[in-house]
Amino acid sequence: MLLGARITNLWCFQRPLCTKSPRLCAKLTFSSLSDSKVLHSIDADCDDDFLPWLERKAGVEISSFLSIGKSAYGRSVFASQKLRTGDCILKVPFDVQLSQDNLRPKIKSLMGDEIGNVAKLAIVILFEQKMGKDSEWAPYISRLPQAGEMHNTIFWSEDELDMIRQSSLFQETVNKKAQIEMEFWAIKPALESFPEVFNHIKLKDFMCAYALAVESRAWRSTKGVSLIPFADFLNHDGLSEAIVLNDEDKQLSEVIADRNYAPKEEVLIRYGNFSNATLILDFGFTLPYNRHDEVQIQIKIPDHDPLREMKLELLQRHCLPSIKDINGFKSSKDSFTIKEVRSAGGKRKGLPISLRAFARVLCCSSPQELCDLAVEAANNDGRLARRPLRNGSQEILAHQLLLSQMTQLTEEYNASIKSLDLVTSPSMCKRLSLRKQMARDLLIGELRVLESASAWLENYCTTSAPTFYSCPG
Ligand SMILES: C[S@@+](CC[C@H](N)C(=O)[O-])C[C@H]1O[C@@H](n2cnc3c(N)ncnc32)[C@H](O)[C@@H]1O
Repeated sequence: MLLGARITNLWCFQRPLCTKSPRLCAKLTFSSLSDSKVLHSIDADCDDDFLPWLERKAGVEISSFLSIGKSAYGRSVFASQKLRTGDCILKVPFDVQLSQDNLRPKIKSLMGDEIGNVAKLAIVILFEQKMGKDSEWAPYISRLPQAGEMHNTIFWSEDELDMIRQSSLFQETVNKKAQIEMEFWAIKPALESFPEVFNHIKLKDFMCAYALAVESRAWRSTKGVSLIPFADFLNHDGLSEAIVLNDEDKQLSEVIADRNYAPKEEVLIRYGNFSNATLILDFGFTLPYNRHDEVQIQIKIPDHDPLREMKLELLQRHCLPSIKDINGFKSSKDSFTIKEVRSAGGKRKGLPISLRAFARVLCCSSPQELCDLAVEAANNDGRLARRPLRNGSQEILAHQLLLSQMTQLTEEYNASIKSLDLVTSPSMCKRLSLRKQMARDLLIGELRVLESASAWLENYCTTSAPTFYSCPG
C-alpha cells in the first residue's frame, strides 16, 4: 500500500493516508465484500495475545471494538461487538508504529540520502526479524507474512509473468524489480558492516522485506512510511469508505467505522482507489470486479508518416510531458491511461481529451492542417486539438483511428485470456492457480475498459458524423 511507481503515477500511493479532519472520512455506503463475511475463527493460538501486547507497549487502549481472526485472505479484523457508523474503532499511537526512525543509529549513520524511506523501513524489518525473540517487536514481526505467502508480481516466475504480458503491469513489474535490486546494491555495503546481524544477506531477503512487509502494509506518514500494527490486519474492500486516518495533533492513526457492523462481522477498509494492476503489484491480490481498472495505451506516429517530424515537434511544443485533465486522466506524450467509460447521470464521460487531441494531430494530412491547429491552440489556452476538428470527416477519421487501435487491443486481450486456459502444470499447484486467477481478473478488467472505450468511440463516430458534415470549414 505504499507508494509505487506505476507509470501512471496514479499509484503514488503510499497508502493514502488522510490527515484527519472530517470526523467521518466520507459519505456512507455499504461495502459489498463485508456484507456476507463473518468471523471464521479467532486465531486463538497466536492472536489473542497480540492486542494486549500492543496495548501494553502503547500504554493506552487501542481497540475495544475489534479482534483478530482468520478470513479467506489470511488474518483479518472482526467486530467483537456491535459497531455503529462513526465509531472510532481503533487508535494506534505513532510511537508504536514502525518507521525509519526505528533504524539503529549505527546503521542509520551509514545510510546516505540516496536510500529511500521504503528501503530504510525494509532494513528495520530485516533487523527485527534477525533479532528473533529478542526483538521488542517480536509479537508483531512474527505475524508478518513469510516469503512464499504473498503473490505480488515481483515474486512471479517468468512463466507466470508471461500470463500478463499483454498488460502494462508486465513492464511495471520488470521496472519495479530493477528498482528494488538497485536499492539493494546501494545499501549492501552498509549492511555488510554489521555481519553479526546481516550475515550473507541476499537480494531475495531484501525484496521480501521491501515488498512483503513494507509495500503491502505500510502507510505514508510524516516519517516517510510507517507500519501500523493491528491496523495492518485489516483487509481491503474497494467500496468501503473507511480508511486509515492520521491525527497529527493527537499523534495517532485511527479508523472510523463507515457503517454498522454486527458482532463477528469482518471489518474492511479501503486501501485506496486501486486498479487490479496496482493491487497485484503492491499487494498480491485482485478483486473479481474492480471499478478502478484502467489500461495504458501507447499510440505512435508511424515512421512512414511524411509529417512525422512536424507532428512530433508540434506535440512537443504544445503538450506537456505529463497531463492530468479534468476527469483525472493522466497521460504523457504518446502514452495514455484510459478508464472504463461510464455513463454519469446519462452523460457519458468519454475518453481522455489528451488522447483524442493526439489522434486529431495524427490524422492531419497536410502542413496547413497542422498550422491551423497551432494557430487555434495559440488563440485558446495553448493546448493543441482540444476541440473537434473543423473538418468533420477528419474528426471522424481521428476517432476511427482510435477505434481501430482499441479493436486490435481488444482482440489481443481476448487471445491472452483464452490462452490462460492452456496454462497448466502437471500438478497444478495452489500457487499457480491463484496467480492464474489474478491474471484473469486483471486481463478481464482491462478488456472491459477497452470495450467500453470502443463502444464510446463507435457511438461518437456514428452520432457525430452528420453534425460535422453539415458544418464544414
Ligand atoms: C494489510 S494486509 C491485511 C492483513 C492480511 N490479511 C494478513 O494476513 O496479515 C494486506 C494483505 O491482505 C490480503 N488481502 C487484503 N484484502 C484482500 C482482498 N480483498 N482479497 C484478497 N486478499 C486480500 C492480501 O494478501 C494483502 O497483501
